[in-house]
Amino acid sequence: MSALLDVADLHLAFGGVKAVDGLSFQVHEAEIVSVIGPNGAGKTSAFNCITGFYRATSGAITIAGTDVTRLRPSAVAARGVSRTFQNVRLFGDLPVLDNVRAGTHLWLRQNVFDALLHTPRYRRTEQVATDEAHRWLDFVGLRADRTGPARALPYGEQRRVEIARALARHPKLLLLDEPAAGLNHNEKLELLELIRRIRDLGIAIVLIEHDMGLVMEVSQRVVVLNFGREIADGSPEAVRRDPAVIEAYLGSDDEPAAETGDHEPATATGDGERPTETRDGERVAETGDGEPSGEIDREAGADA
Ligand SMILES: Nc1ncnc2c1ncn2[C@@H]1O[C@H](COP(=O)(O)OP(=O)(O)OP(=O)(O)O)[C@@H](O)[C@H]1O
Repeated sequence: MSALLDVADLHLAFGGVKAVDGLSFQVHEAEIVSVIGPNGAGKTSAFNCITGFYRATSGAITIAGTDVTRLRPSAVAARGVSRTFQNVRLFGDLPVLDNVRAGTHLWLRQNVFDALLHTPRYRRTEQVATDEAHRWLDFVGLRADRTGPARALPYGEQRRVEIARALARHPKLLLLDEPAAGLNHNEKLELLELIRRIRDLGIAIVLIEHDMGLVMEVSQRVVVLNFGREIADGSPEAVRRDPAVIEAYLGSDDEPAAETGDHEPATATGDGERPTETRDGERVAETGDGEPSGEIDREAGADA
């Protein structure tokens, strides 16, 4: 089966920093693949190259056989790639519903004259956009009010809205950048189930995630990065036992992870963690010590 996403020998440098250093991996239709690695390993940089936010230094990115390496984000999106961000990016002052309606504009063609004259065609497409937005908000299980401003929603609900907006674009491939960051235990379990339901729609998912419980439970394959390089690509079980992966997370005797600055070990499931500011000003979950546990603690139950 030919790949939906083909990343081939991707390189991205910021001056002397090799953020992505020869990354190659493939994702097939309706597959769930996680990209993991210590902080600063190059995961978000790779996402930014795939979605056209960054221009790769070299290498090729193909979506369903089309080379998108040099395309702008809007052109990549038009080829069926949707994403969410590490720090939720909604239009905070706009109503929740309008945030998701915005996702439909990629495929719902509207003519400026129809909009100005409020023609029947314009009213029809507006209704389609509204119906679609409700459909995806139902799908992600949004419980909160849809008419109020997005910024008024609790953090976990904002994350759902962002996923609903990405789905409203009708993607073939959905990239989720740390979707569990800042979620409590129950929200993480709901996210796990949501990711599977999205896959069941035939959509392929690539997930950047520090929560190893979630990664190990939901992924069919796991790609591991360290210092921009791919050090493993395999089943969750194989990756968890891979000595190179264990070393990347825990550090060797010579170079303990605790002493490697940016490259902190990723955390196992930490309930109730909420985003904090990082060096980039991005909101990410706080990381704690500990090797990938590979289990979501279903017994822990209670929200923090
Ligand atoms: N815009 C930028 N300008 C300069 N350096 C950058 C930029 N974006 C990322 N980097 C550097 O590239 C490397 C990879 O960063 P990236 O954010 O892709 O890692 P990551 O694996 O997503 O990390 P995290 O898990 O902390 O989000 C880091 O050394 C980072 O400091």
